[in-house]
Amino acid sequence: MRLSEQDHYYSAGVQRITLLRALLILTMVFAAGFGVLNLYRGLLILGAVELGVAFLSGILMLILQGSRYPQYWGLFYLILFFAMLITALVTAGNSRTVFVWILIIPIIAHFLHGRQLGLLLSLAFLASAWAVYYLNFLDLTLLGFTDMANVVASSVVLTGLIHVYEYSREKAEDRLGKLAATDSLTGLPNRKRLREVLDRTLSEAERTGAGFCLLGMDLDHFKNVNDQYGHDAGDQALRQVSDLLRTRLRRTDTAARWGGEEFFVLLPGTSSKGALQIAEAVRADLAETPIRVGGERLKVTVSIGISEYPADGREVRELLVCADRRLYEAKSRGRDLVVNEGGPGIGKGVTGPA
Ligand SMILES: Nc1nc2c(ncn2[C@@H]2O[C@H](COP(=O)(O)OP(=O)(O)OP(=O)(O)O)[C@@H](O)[C@H]2O)c(=O)[nH]1
Repeated sequence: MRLSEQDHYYSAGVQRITLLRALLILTMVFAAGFGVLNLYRGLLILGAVELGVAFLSGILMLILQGSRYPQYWGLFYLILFFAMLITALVTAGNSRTVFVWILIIPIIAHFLHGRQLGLLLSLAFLASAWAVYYLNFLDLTLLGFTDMANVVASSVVLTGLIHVYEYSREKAEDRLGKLAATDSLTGLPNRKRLREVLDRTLSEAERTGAGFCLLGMDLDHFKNVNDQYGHDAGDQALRQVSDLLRTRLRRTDTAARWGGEEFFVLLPGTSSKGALQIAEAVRADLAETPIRVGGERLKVTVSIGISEYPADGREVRELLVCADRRLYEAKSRGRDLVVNEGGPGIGKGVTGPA
């Protein structure tokens, strides 16, 4: 799963909001300080702009609390900060060293907006700042050109470094996200990930009216495998069952390890009849394919319970409980079975070895 730019904003959201808050506090303090100083120096427009930015930063702090669109406020802050720096740069009689503040822009842009938008914003702001610097300060001497080259080169190097840093940070975040959603033994999605996929599938089903099914699966007498052949053999069997699920199912299906020797499979857009066929195929496949552990060939079977949205429930919990209940019905009816309808008429939804 590749995270989108929007996902990145929200996955790093708390960190970014904290950073934005810190920036707003620093801006309030320094802009107010420079504002007073510049009013005192007689630079009335610049002083007023700085005091205005300090004031707006305070307002932004309040707006940010509970805002659903922190990324837009981050962008607004960046524009405000940049406008203040450009005003300082074009103010006659001000020092050209104001440009050092412009160098903070790529850092803030990348931290607040991620790699792609951060780079775009950085280049747009820097290009405008270079133009302002060129028009205001360039004198046609070798020293003047060296100054200009320093301004451009330092901002390009800084932008490049922060961009590479943000790229590797996003990669690491992706990797961590995948690890946190994956069962380490089998490589299948874990319980946490399945719940997320189920929530999303349920929301889509409510919107589109498409049904889906859930298979609850538990390996039979798995304790015996561990007891007779050892825990490593048990692990190997779990991996092979996972491989079988991966090869058997469609790309749009999600097979997840729920824990221990229990798995759940989500079959989107599948009717109860279709789910019964898939479950029966998985059951038969496993029963007919001995699992190789060392030199041994073990026969492992599975019991499966099926629940269907919306017939068996409209909530994730109801569907999980229903599939689990039917799975234990399959266990109590002798194992190596699929059950898709419980209650008094159990017989009609049960499939198993011929
Ligand atoms: N090797 C291995 N064994 C596991 C793992 N997780 C759970 N188990 C074992 O799975 C077994 C589950 O045993 P039980 O819950 O008694 O169920 P069972 O023997 O499969 O019997 P039924 O479910 O009634 O058919 C226990 O021996 C657990 O130690 C794992 O990650 N690796």
